[in-house]
Amino acid sequence: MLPLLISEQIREGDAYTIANEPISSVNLMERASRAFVGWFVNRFPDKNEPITFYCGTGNNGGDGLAIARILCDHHYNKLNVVIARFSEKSSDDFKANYERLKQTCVTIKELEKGTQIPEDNSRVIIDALLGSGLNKPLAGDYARLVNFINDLDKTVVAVDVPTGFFSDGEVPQNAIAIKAGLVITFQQPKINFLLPESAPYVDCWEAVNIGISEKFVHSLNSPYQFVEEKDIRQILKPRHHFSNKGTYGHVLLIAGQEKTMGAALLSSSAAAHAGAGLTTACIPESGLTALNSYLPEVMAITRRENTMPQIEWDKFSTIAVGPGLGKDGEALALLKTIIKNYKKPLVIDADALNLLAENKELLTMLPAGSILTPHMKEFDRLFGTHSNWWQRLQTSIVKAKELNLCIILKNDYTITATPAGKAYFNSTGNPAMASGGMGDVLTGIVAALLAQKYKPADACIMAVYIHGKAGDELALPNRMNVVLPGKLITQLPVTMAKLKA
Ligand SMILES: NC(=O)C1=CN([C@@H]2O[C@H](COP(=O)(O)OP(=O)(O)OC[C@H]3O[C@@H](n4cnc5c(N)ncnc54)[C@H](OP(=O)(O)O)[C@@H]3O)[C@@H](O)[C@H]2O)[C@@H](O)CC1
Ligand SMILES: Nc1ncnc2c1ncn2[C@@H]1O[C@H](COP(=O)(O)OP(=O)(O)O)[C@@H](O)[C@H]1O
Ligand SMILES: [K+]
Repeated sequence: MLPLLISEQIREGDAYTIANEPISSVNLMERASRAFVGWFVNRFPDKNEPITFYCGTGNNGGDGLAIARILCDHHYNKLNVVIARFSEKSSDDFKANYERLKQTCVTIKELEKGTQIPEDNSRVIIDALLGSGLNKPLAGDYARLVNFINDLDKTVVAVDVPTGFFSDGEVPQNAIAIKAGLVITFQQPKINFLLPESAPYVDCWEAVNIGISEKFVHSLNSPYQFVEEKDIRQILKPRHHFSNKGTYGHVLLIAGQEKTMGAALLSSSAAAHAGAGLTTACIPESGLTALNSYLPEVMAITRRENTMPQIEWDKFSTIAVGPGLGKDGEALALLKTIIKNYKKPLVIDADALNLLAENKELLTMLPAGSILTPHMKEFDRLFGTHSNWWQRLQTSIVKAKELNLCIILKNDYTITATPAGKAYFNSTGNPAMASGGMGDVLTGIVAALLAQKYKPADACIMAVYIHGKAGDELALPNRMNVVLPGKLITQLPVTMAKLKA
């Protein structure tokens, strides 16, 4: 896991590395700038392309000056640097890099407070005005310059953070900040890059390692973690010789109504494809033919109007409830019966979440370690409206702890909040997956992994990763616009095998 730090901790990490590696602060800046250039030259190989650097006078500006010098060493020959002298102060490492840059043939212009911004005919802009030192919204000269740069409508590459964009905490609505096509960020993605408020400012980002002390970073025990492929490879268990269907658990999916049988079919199919030894679907009687023809592997318990289905609770390793279930009185009675009779962790999705939202007392009665899988709207119905995602992130951590549940808050970079007070950001998935029924598939995968005896938090983190990875394997190489849930399901065994290879 890659721990994600807030800007104050990032500063501490820089300071610790400088003191204990040890490395001088100007050399750490040099290392960061070289890491930036390593990425930049691959993306922008044309050395004749005019590039303008806008540099502040703090350390982010110091990076900009160092990057300009290093690119000059690489024979980029149309480099212009504009220094925004909006503050009386300048950092020592800025000053050192300013002196070094003056020794090169890079053109340097100074932009004083209140003066006219010079015309810019470059093709690419490097934003090195402000970075993680941002401590208030932009105003005055900074706001004017940032608006000017955004209006140029050029390709902007931001150093570390787009100027004016807060790395963590609540992002003010309509904040004035650089709209970057690419952010090359140091050491870790900033937490707000992973939340939807970043969309106007961060088109894509790349994190480059600058050698901040891993020991120190881990010692901070950050609640925010970024899940990487190596983490999943470590948790995923192989299927052993001499194992049988009993080894991999029995999932029961309680889902579907006559007109939403698809949700039941998709979640059951996903459970079977994600490796549950046995899968049973509890569906309305009218859906039996559909189930038998679409999924001969899956067994059925049928539901009749005004009759509670007979369920042998002990038979099932896990139960998932909700996809397409509806919210009528019968669905509520069924949910209450499940909560009363089943003592192992439940997976609760879709309509079952909405029923919980309308009957909040049930939330506190769920078996410990149960898993909720809300999208944003379901989340707000459960826990109250939120005006931004930073708040939603905090609530997910608080509620997961308080209720002793895992909460999968679905999104791009889906967040899993756990009772241990952690929030895990997923790193797979893509917009081709924004298609009805995709959440039902996730529910089936989570249930299958719980049935295979993964701990609830691990089952969530893995399911979300595998779900997104299967979507990536289908959509990305073929540049597919949409991946249908049924297609994604058949990719699951392939994805899981690759992760085990
Ligand atoms: N530390 C290291 O070793 C390394 C650091 N690195 C680089 O340093 C960057 C962080 O640098 P930084 O701390 O100097 O802050 P930076 O973002 O340049 O801002 C400068 C000053 O601007 C001010 N300011 C803030 N908000 C403002 C506003 N709205 N309007 C106007 N002014 C505002 C504020 O000053 P204050 O207001 O507190 O006096 C702030 O201190 C980081 O992103 C990375 O690029 C890398 O090289 C790796 C090694
Ligand atoms: N842009 C995206 N990037 C990554 N994952 C996405 C994206 N859009 C949707 N998904 C994933 O697809 C699923 C959609 O779930 P949900 O909204 O519950 O769908 P449904 O109710 O139709 O089944 C979630 O797991 C979500 O993370
Ligand atoms: K910047």
